[in-house]
Amino acid sequence: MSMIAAFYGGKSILITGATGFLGKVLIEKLCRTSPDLKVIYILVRPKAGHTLQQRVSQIINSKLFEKVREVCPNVHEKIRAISADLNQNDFAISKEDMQELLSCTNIIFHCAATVRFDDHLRHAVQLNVTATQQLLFMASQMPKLEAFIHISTAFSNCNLKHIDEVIYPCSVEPKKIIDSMEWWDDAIVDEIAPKLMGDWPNTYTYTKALGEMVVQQESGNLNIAIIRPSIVGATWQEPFPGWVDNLNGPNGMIVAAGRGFLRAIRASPLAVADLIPVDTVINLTLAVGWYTAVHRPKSTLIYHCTSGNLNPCNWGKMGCQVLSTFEKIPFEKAFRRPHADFTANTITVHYRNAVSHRAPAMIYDIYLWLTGRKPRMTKLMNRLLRTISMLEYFINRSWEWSTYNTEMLMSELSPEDQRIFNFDVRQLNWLEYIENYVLGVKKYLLKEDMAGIPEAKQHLRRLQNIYYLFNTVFFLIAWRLLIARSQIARNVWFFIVSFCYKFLSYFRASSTLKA
Ligand SMILES: CCCCCCCCCCCCCCCCCCCCCCCC(=O)SCCNC(=O)CCNC(=O)[C@H](O)C(C)(C)COP(=O)(O)OP(=O)(O)OC[C@H]1O[C@@H](n2cnc3c(N)ncnc32)[C@H](O)[C@@H]1OP(=O)(O)O
Ligand SMILES: NC(=O)C1=CN([C@@H]2O[C@H](COP(=O)(O)OP(=O)(O)OC[C@H]3O[C@@H](n4cnc5c(N)ncnc54)[C@H](OP(=O)(O)O)[C@@H]3O)[C@@H](O)[C@H]2O)C=CC1
Repeated sequence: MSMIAAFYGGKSILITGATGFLGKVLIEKLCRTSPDLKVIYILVRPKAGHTLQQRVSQIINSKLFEKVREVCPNVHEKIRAISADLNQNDFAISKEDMQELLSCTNIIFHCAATVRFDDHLRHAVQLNVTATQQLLFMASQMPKLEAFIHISTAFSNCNLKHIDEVIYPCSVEPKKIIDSMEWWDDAIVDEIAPKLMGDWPNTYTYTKALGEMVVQQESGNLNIAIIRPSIVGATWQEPFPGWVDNLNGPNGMIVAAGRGFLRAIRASPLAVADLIPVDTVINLTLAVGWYTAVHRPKSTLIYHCTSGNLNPCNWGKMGCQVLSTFEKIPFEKAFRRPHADFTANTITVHYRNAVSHRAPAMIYDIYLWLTGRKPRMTKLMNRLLRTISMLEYFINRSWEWSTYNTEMLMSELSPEDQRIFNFDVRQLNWLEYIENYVLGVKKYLLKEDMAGIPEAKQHLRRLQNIYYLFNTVFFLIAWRLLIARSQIARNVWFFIVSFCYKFLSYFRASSTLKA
């Protein structure tokens, strides 16, 4: 019997960020492995015209929950959505709901965050710092609480090169920043943000670092642990390989490369691509929840959920595997045949952006305009280039994360738990994982049917022919213009033509002799 699965049986679990990428996989695994858990409270806000209940039903009825619906047919009853907005005071939770949460909750998994790199500092502080502080305050009033698990990011200290499983202080106290946000207007925040952030590359990583400090400072008597995943990718094994449902991180790049928009990206092929599958993160999270509640470590333990030091893979190897998977399983509606490479220096990057990204987009927009349609490719390309510029920081550097606590926890698990809650990334075969990842992007994110592959291949062959035709016409025009203007070009042209003529005459003469 799994000790971890048994531990969650009969428990009331509170999850924030349950509608997000990690949150969904967390609920899925919990319901599948501990169907006898009491209740999962999820803090959800109504969004995009969908009520709370519609949002929950959408999740439960999705492909991801297929197995759960078999193992736990009453999954609808297990999940209790509570209307909450983490940007509001007391999360705008009703008095009755608050009372129930305070009196019943046994475990908290705090996953909610803004993961946008370019969020306004005020908003990022509100969600990633102030909301964490408020949740800790709530937790301190929960008599039955056994563990509080905070999901941070391995990049919360990306200003360092070697990162241990400890909390590194930021220069300004988070409490001071929270207070200042009350009376600073947006203009002041904009002016002061770069100074506060120092060598953090964006508001996301900076506020996640502040969030960790808050956790440390407000931990009181709570049993707390922090998990720091690196770049979270599609599922590796569970509930099935390749599941992914958003465009964050590598996902958007895989889409852009597969559809032929992305031709070049500034990246160090030898830099470590510290990807970690989402199911690995969730297995570790559940194991940490159990360990923190049962073993009650004396201090707040931090767990790095990274792959780099145990099973490293670099961006070069990953990129090659992504591209070779497109050969077998191409995406539909490609703009160009997928082909991309990594560039290193700034001049090449500007050149490639102009020639390989902006120029084809402009040509296509002219074609759309001439055929009476609305040009859209330049806008899309600008958006892609902006996204790439935000990701570049993470694909041109390598970090070393120590994983003592994570390895210690692995050794504490029974063989059964090591199997059911596997977070040993050493067993991961990268080539197989990346292939499934690309396939998952096609099936679950782009919702493309596998039956469409022959048609997609046919489309790519057409694009290849258009490419050859375009290049030939372009070359001939350029050459004609050059000949008209340059004596050297004319001499070269004369030389080539006379050489071909002589070659043909020789060929004809020798075949006549043979005959
Ligand atoms: C040798 C051979 C080499 C071959 C090379 C082959 C290349 C093949 C690819 C290989 C993969 C390499 C990829 C490297 C990627 C590395 C990622 C590193 C990330 C480190 C993350 C740290 C981990 C974390 O802790 S946090 C989680 C990550 N968070 C994010 O990723 C958030 C990033 N996103 C943002 O900050 C914003 O969305 C932003 C700024 C990018 C865009 O903001 P904007 O306001 O412009 O747009 P949105 O309102 O968000 O969206 C508008 C629109 O665009 C769509 N969209 C959003 N993001 C993407 C995207 N990434 N790609 C494509 N499209 C995107 C979005 O859906 C909206 O569409 P609508 O139709 O308008 O709704
Ligand atoms: N994805 C990754 O690569 C990595 C993620 N992480 C961390 O993992 C955690 C989860 O990330 P991920 O699942 O990818 O993020 P998502 O963006 O997919 O999910 C964010 C979640 O937070 C919720 N949320 C945001 N704002 C509010 C609000 N005001 N009130 C209530 N809920 C809100 C969202 O709800 P809604 O659906 O309503 O928007 C959503 O459920 C985060 O803490 C992140 O920092 C760490 C490393 C890497």
